[in-house]
Amino acid sequence: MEGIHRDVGSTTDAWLKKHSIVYIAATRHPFIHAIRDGSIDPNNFKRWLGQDYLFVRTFVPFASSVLLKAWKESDDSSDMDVLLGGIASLNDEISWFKREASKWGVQLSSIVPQQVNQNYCRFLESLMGLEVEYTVAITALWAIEVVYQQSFAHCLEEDASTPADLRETCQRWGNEEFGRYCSTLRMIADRRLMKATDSELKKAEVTFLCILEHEVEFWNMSRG
Ligand SMILES: Cc1ncc(CO)c(N)n1
Repeated sequence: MEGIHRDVGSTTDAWLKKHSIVYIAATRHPFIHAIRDGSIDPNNFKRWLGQDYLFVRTFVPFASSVLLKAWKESDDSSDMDVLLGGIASLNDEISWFKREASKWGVQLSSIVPQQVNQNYCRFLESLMGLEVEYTVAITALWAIEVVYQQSFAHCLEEDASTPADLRETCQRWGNEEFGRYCSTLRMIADRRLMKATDSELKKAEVTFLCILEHEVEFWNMSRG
């Protein structure tokens, strides 16, 4: 009975339903299943590690560009604090990649970005442009983070058989604090999307879909 009086869901809610096939492809990829069931080839994990390090080096300026847009365009000054917190964690993340790489014998200085990674980084670069609205950029940031959060949290569920040496990686993105950060980004995105023009809304949805597709390609690349 209560159902008929329920509020209509948020924009991101509607998109996740509408694009559930590609969302599941991005968050339940065979690469993630292989981590979760312990069947992953260490060479594939090492390939992902090296490529993701390079990706994060482009993701830092992207996240900074979203912070800049928040400062200029946001109607809520607390957005900037949320984004600054995210950027601060990226500092730890870069250090973690360096430690993890040396643990696995991956030489970060000699990693060559693969085509798929280059395409994704070029897309991120296009989102850094001043003409890209804050609403579109924050939606993209949420999408990028939530894919990793959902993917790696899946590897930490009770029935998962994630190998001990991969648990720390899964914890990085699968932990509860990161989950809360993603929920906050989603709330900011939804708040902005609610006030967005039709044109902005369309751009944000297309961007959301592009991110999901790039994420699927990134996992495909990592699997070799
Ligand atoms: C490819 C990719 N997507 C998302 C994240 C999350 O930060 C990441 N590190 N790498």
